[in-house]
Amino acid sequence: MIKMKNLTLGYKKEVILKEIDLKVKKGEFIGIIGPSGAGKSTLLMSLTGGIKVFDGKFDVLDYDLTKIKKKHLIRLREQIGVIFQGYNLVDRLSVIDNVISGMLKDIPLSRAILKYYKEHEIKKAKEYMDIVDITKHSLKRCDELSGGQRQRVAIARALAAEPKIILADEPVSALDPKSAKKVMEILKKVNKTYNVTVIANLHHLEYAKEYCDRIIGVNNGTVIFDDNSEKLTDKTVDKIYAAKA
Ligand SMILES: Nc1ncnc2c1ncn2[C@@H]1O[C@H](COP(=O)(O)OP(=O)(O)OP(=O)(O)O)[C@@H](O)[C@H]1O
Repeated sequence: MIKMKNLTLGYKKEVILKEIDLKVKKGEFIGIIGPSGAGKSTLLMSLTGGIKVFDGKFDVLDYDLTKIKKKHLIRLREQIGVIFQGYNLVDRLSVIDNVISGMLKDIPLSRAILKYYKEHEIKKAKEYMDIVDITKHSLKRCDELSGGQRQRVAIARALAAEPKIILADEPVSALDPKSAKKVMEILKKVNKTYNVTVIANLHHLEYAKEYCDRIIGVNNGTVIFDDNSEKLTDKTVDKIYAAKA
């Protein structure tokens, strides 16, 4: 569902990622690791078509990102859920309203404004709130929740759009270890339950090793490790986190 061949990417004239070869299959759970500035976010966000392609082949969900048109870019982005470190929820709205807002492409604006939701929409929202274990707070405003709870709402909202891919850009960096583990566990549960591909940038190597099936190690704009988590040795970790030469 994702194919990069000899792909070189960047911003304006600056090359950030060089000659990347990657293939991702449906249902994988991948952690991207590497030092600050290595290009992890650029790699992750390139999948939504926002990063300039200088060279190579780049297909995501059957769209060719080297020459994608605007209307196809909108369709592609509808199929990709994105979760950020800062949650990006509407704080003054309740948990359930935030989750249902993930379905907005299927709900007319007039109904959304009146918060007039149909039974099947509420049922779906309940299913997603259950999987992230936030149902008991469904009527609370999001600004009354802890960071970990908010991140779980953000996952439920992403799920509500029924994405094929979920991208998580440092989803647990702002959380204490207990909340971070719970969020990682939920991402894994979501990945397994819906067979949705999850790709997460992770600052904490331990979380990548514990929860992800596959790890991609990036250093200075190149992929220097790409394999099952258990194949990651201490020596490779040193190489991944080595400072720029
Ligand atoms: N919008 C942008 N325009 C120009 N350069 C950018 C932009 N965003 C990132 N960069 C540059 O791209 C390089 C890689 O940044 P990126 O954010 O992808 O790294 P990262 O590995 O995710 O780092 P961190 O772990 O600190 O978030 C950096 O040199 C950064 O300055």
